[in-house]
Amino acid sequence: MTYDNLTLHTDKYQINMMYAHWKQGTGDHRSVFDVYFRKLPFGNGFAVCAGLERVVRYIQGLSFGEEELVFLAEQEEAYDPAFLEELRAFRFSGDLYAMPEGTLVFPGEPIMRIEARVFEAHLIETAILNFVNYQTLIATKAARIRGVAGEDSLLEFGTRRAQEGDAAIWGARAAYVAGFDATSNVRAGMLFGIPVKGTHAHAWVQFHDDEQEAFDRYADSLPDGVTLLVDTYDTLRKGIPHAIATGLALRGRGKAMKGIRLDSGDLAYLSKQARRMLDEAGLHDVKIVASNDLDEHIIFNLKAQGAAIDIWGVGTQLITAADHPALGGVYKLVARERNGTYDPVIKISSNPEKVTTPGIKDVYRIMNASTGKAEADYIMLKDEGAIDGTPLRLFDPVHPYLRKIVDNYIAFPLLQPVFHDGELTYRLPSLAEIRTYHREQLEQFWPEYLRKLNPERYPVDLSEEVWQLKQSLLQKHRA
Ligand SMILES: Nc1ncnc2c1ncn2[C@@H]1O[C@H](COP(=O)(O)OP(=O)(O)OP(=O)(O)O)[C@@H](O)[C@H]1O
Ligand SMILES: O=P(O)(O)OC[C@H]1O[C@H](OP(=O)(O)OP(=O)(O)O)[C@H](O)[C@@H]1O
Ligand SMILES: O=C(O)c1cccnc1
Repeated sequence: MTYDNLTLHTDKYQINMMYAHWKQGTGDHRSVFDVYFRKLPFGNGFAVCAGLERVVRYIQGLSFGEEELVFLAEQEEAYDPAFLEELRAFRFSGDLYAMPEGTLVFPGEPIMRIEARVFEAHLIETAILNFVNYQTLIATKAARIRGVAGEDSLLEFGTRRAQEGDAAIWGARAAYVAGFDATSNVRAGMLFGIPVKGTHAHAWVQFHDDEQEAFDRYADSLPDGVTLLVDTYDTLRKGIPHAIATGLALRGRGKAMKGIRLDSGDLAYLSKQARRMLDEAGLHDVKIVASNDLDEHIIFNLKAQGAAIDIWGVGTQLITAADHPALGGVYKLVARERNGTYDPVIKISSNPEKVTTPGIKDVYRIMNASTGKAEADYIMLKDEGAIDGTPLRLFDPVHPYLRKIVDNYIAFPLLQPVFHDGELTYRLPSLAEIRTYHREQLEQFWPEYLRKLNPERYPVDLSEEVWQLKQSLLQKHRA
């Protein structure tokens, strides 16, 4: 069995729709799908777009091999063998537009747009949502943690508690995109070039009869700069004094202990005591690492309590997005080809936020030219052409009475061409570039949108044309 072919990483209904299109002779009709989410996770004011690199590699790797075709042939649908032969020749030949990873994104705006034969566009929905929803969710959680940690170091420790292996790896990457400094996962380090860091487990201390001996042996074995875990027996009376003894002995030999790690108890109290004890011993450079079910709320509280913590190890709460475990991103048909032209289509719902926005659309970030800050995101039809600098009338599609005119602005297109006719035309940026871009993105927003608690809602507005199109399709379907 091969585990690395992701072509069947899709829901069966996609294959069945592909089959029905094949039977009906409609598979070649082009279709346009938008990827977007409706609700921000964690009560945050923004999300951090992530997942594009994974999507690109997935699309490039699409191929129905013998194993996939034999498996499909065994299904209860009894697919026509000629359909399976069509799948054997499958490759993605469409266009993909996407927001770069690290972009701040908001509800209701397309973060990807797929223009492809409907036959192809169906296959890739499930995997794209799977990758983008998870990675965007974890990057957003990581951004919240970075937002409270200030300049402190953040280590991603989540692998053992992640929802299986891929989540650990891609979650580590998403956390790094949004400002974590390192991961404990060695494979994530190898695959993506993320710095890898580690201390040691309680088992190292438990394995020895004596904590002091455990610390000394660990420090002897590893090169300069160990971090010792001090809470196995009694943090203040044993762990820290033993670590100090190891640190002083190392210093006598020209080496240095880099840190101690606290993993239980009152982290504010213990860190302050630890700092005092280390300083009294002259070990001013030794850093204090804390872990134990940390998240942005606890880190924020610990900092408010004056905790003397320099480095935060964050696992479970980050990698599982424990307080908001799924992002509800969707993949919706917005236009379909008929007789060589595109018809916009809509999906109606009694909930106005769930009515889709029809048509082939671009998204612009409208930046105030004098402040350099983002004013709103503006969604317009591709057919409207580029924004020309004339005053823009912005209004909220769900609350249309919220209107304003902007004139002195610069408009940045957010959706970048990634695939054209199935060929990759986009240079995937390095992780370092993505991190820098993400930091620059944060600087473009007023703090009101970035705060962790009850942030202001950032406007995502529709052009007059998009709005009119939506209204006309609503009316058509009501009639
Ligand atoms: N001063 C503090 N203020 C707020 N939260 C804290 C403080 N110190 C620790 N915490 C958090 O409180 C929780 C304590 O959990 P718990 O009681 O299970 O741990 P513990 O007492 O350290 O015991 P264990 O040995 O089982 O880890 C953790 O999430 C920890 O990060
Ligand atoms: O608390 P998290 O944010 O999830 O961070 C990861 C946790 O994983 C380890 O504990 P574990 O009990 O698994 O191993 P240990 O024996 O090394 O403490 C580590 O000590 C952290 O407490
Ligand atoms: O290196 C560490 O201290 C570490 C790694 C994984 C999980 N918990 C802690």
